[in-house]
Amino acid sequence: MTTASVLIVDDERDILETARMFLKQELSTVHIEGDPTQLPARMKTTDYDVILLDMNFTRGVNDGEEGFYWLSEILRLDPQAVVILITAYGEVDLAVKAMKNGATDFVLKPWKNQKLLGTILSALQLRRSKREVVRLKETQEKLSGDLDHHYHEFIGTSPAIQRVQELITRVAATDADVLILGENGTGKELVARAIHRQSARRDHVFISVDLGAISETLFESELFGHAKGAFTDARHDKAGRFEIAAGGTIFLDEIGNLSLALQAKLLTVLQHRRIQRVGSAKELAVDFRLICATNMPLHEMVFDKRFRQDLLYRINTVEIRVPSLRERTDDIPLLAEHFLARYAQKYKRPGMKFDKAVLSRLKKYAWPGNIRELQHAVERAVILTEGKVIASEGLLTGGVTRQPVTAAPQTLDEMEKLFIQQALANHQGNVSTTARTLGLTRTALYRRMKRHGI
Ligand SMILES: Nc1ncnc2c1ncn2[C@@H]1O[C@H](COP(=O)(O)OP(=O)(O)OP(=O)(O)O)[C@@H](O)[C@H]1O
Repeated sequence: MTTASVLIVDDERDILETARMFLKQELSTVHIEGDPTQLPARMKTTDYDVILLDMNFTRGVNDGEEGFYWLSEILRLDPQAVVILITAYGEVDLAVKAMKNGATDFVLKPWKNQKLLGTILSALQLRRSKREVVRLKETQEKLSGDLDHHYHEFIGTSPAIQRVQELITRVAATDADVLILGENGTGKELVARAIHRQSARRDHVFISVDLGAISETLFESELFGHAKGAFTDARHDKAGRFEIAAGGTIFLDEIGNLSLALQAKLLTVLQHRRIQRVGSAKELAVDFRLICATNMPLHEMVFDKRFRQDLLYRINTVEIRVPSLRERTDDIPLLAEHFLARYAQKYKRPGMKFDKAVLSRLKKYAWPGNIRELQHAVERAVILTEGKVIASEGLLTGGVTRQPVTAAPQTLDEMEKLFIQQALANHQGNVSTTARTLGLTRTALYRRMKRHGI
């Protein structure tokens, strides 16, 4: 017995009864209806998986117009409805036209029971797939909404950040490729997401790819996808990030970290806007908006031949430089208060505030890790401060350059912390470069920094 609800609408009583008798043995719910005007009321009370609909109801009329009318009504009430038309011999032209108008299939009267059941079961599959698509779409919207949530608030009133906001608005109205430059933690991803959110592609996906975290061997398969059997682990066909981003925006973060070999591969895709899954001969045209970001000096790298000039020109139709926090110290108090409100709520510490002296001290500090560093500092202070007032000491401790570690480390753990701090300081707080020098991925380094409270 298959769990499914089916409705048959026909004016011939005996046909309805025979069909019901047979289908009841196979399907959990079978309703019959002789009067099509009851359709809306029936659809209100029951969620039908499949509706079988006769084309003609008025005696002597067989132009199918009634069938077309009720087909459009059903689809208006439920755009995902799956409708099978019942047609008489000689009405195949009508049936074809009906399928063009949204019907899923048709059966000829008189039918063989097994044939009827077969048609209903395959229509049922279609209904399930349609439902699954809707469900997945909703899940995806919910997940990307959650992800995007943290990147919604764009705090800052300084002239430097206002210029960035103006550029975002202007560039979002176009489909131009954008290159975002700026130090670590300045808000490059925030800018990329804001462009997407304000663009015509806002209802499609935003796919963020950290190129620094993808190994050389997995690069092509991750970005372009692979066909089943393309390599040992390729057990299924898999779409790459470019394909998933179709219709939306793809954000390639840390583009300055790509090797020259991978730069060449990326360039080919960007030039033709076509991809080929690894192990497949087919080329696929993909429509995406490209936003790249890096904290590396790409123009200098072109000069040193570490970055391809043609790739730079391909990606930097518009360049946006996000200022460091040092260049917009006026925004520091605003940002600090913003993060304080967020974390006081998250950690259920209402009424927390900064000591009077704190904000001006924060403005004097260099913030090599920019907004992310400020954000972590405030989060740590909210967690660690005992009373309600956060003093400078509570905020400006455990930072990268601020705290010269004088005492010799006693344990391996302390040694690791010191080592990471020094490596970070040597690279002006640049996490990607530091990770590379230490032989770690960015994620692994972030994990260690978190563990050590750096
Ligand atoms: N203007 C802003 N207002 C509020 N929050 C911000 C702002 N800019 C950045 N942030 C926050 O700072 C954090 C770091 O931002 P983001 O990840 O966009 O930086 P990034 O430049 O892409 O960093 P990385 O170079 O490490 O990839 C995020 O949590 C982001 O929400």
